[in-house]
Amino acid sequence: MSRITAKKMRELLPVYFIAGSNNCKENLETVVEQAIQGGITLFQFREKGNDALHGEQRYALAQRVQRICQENGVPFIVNDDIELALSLDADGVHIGQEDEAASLVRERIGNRILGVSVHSVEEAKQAIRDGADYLGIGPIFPTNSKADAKRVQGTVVIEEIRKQHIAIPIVGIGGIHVENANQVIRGGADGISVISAISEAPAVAARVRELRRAVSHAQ
Ligand SMILES: C=C1C=NC(C(F)(F)F)=NC1=N
Ligand SMILES: [Mg+2]
Repeated sequence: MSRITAKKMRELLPVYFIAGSNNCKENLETVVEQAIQGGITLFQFREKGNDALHGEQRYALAQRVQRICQENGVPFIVNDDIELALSLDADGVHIGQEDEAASLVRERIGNRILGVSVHSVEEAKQAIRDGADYLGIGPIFPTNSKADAKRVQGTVVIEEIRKQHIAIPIVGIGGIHVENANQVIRGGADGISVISAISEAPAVAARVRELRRAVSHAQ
């Protein structure tokens, strides 16, 4: 299988749901099923933080959620944990600047999808050289979902990357919800990634449909 094209990657980014068991009041499988009904375009399994699962329980949960994604044609991305991604034959991985070097991860995962978090134009250029298929840029707005989030940056970095005619698929992250999603797309992102806007919604599928509409109206 060859590397995903930028066009296909861009089509996966409009509403990118990221979650682990500790982001959900009820069980993660139910929330993912409902989010898929609402039309998420990509899912990232991000099981981290003080009450995250480990070992066999972690593997079993990831496997169950991966199956739900596979049954519905939604690619399954694993955050940080390359071993877990490879053992599940996940569709891809997402890594941050503090994780293993992107160039090494690219070697280990072959042609699977590689997403990299970046916070500057320089980091973006390096991630592209290392073989990233998409960039996660933020936090765009203040966020409660990531304890060690970097300084809130709005869309300035995304805008600067586009000003330099860098066309790599980009997803914004950090405090994004229905009301501010349009700013992220107008700033030059191809999609939004969200945790609590979906995982804490009273009606998950309806909220995803609202997010899909907000993104498509801004494009
Ligand atoms: C810290 C993160 C930043 N960006 C992304 C994504 F949205 F996937 F690009 N995922 C993360 N886990
Ligand atoms: Mg990380």
